[in-house]
Amino acid sequence: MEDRNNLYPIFLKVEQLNVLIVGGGNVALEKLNFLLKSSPNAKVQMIAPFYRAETIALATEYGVEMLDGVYNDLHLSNKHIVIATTDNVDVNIEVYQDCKQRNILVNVADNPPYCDFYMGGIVTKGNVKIAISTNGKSPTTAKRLRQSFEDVIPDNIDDMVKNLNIFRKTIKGDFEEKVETLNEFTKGLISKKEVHHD
Ligand SMILES: C[C@@]1(CC(=O)O)c2cc3[nH]c(cc4nc(cc5[nH]c(cc(n2)[C@H]1CCC(=O)O)[C@@](C)(CC(=O)O)[C@@H]5CCC(=O)O)C(CC(=O)O)=C4CCC(=O)O)c(CCC(=O)O)c3CC(=O)O
Ligand SMILES: NC(=O)C1=CN([C@@H]2O[C@H](COP(=O)(O)OP(=O)(O)OC[C@H]3O[C@@H](n4cnc5c(N)ncnc54)[C@H](O)[C@@H]3O)[C@@H](O)[C@H]2O)C=CC1
Repeated sequence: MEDRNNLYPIFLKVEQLNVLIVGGGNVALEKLNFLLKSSPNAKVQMIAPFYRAETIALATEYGVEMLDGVYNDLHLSNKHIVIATTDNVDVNIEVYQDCKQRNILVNVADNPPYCDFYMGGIVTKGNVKIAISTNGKSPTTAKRLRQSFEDVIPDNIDDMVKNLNIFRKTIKGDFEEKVETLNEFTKGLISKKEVHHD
């Protein structure tokens, strides 16, 4: 059978979840950077014996707590999501196993089999957000797609969201009638060449 991405994307309210990043080097910086770019309000803690200068600068700017020391399972207390980025494979796998034991979602950044979830390429335009994954096959493709969507999605897409949000509150009728009205009202937005029924 042909390859197919069966991952299920969800949009997490990371301001009400506790995220731990184990490690403070290049990979930690990359993951923190994209997390904060999408979700500046994310609640993040880090644990590492050594932090790179750029990591310290970014973490400080966003109020990310940087604990000093080596990882142990006490650091998992109260955590919902953990990202392991150390340069020590055994430590990363230990983090993975500790998380599995506690049903905490875990991502070992450079080791796909040890990931419950992947970080994606992310485009944000106002209230609109698009997340991109290549099923872990090519992060560079995810990055390039992210860049091209950032270019082609108009900045004023959020105007449509806001206007339709106001409009949907004014529509009378039951749920089915509302769906019908909104679909009728917006059908000109999609290409005339293709006929969609939804
Ligand atoms: C599986 C996954 C797990 C995870 O980390 O969550 C993973 C794993 C690995 N990344 C590797 C390398 C690179 N990663 C990037 C960039 C990004 N990587 C991201 C996600 C993911 N990376 C998850 C899958 C996502 C999906 O499903 O598509 C992005 C989208 C989001 C983010 O990082 O937050 C972010 C772009 C953000 C943006 O720009 O928008 C670049 C490109 C660059 O930096 O220019 C390179 C170098 C080039 C290359 O290899 O492609 C390696 C090889 C390491 C080695 O060779 O040693 C592995 C390990 C492996 O594949 O075995
Ligand atoms: N640099 C890169 O862009 C990429 C690196 N990798 C791999 O990812 C791993 C990490 O790479 P980098 O981030 O560049 O390394 P790095 O040397 O910049 O950072 C490693 C971090 O892990 C921390 N650490 C080590 N042992 C720890 C422990 N017991 N508990 C908590 N923190 C601990 C260190 O203090 C440091 O902050 C390496 O194995 C590397 O081969 C994979 C893909 C890309």
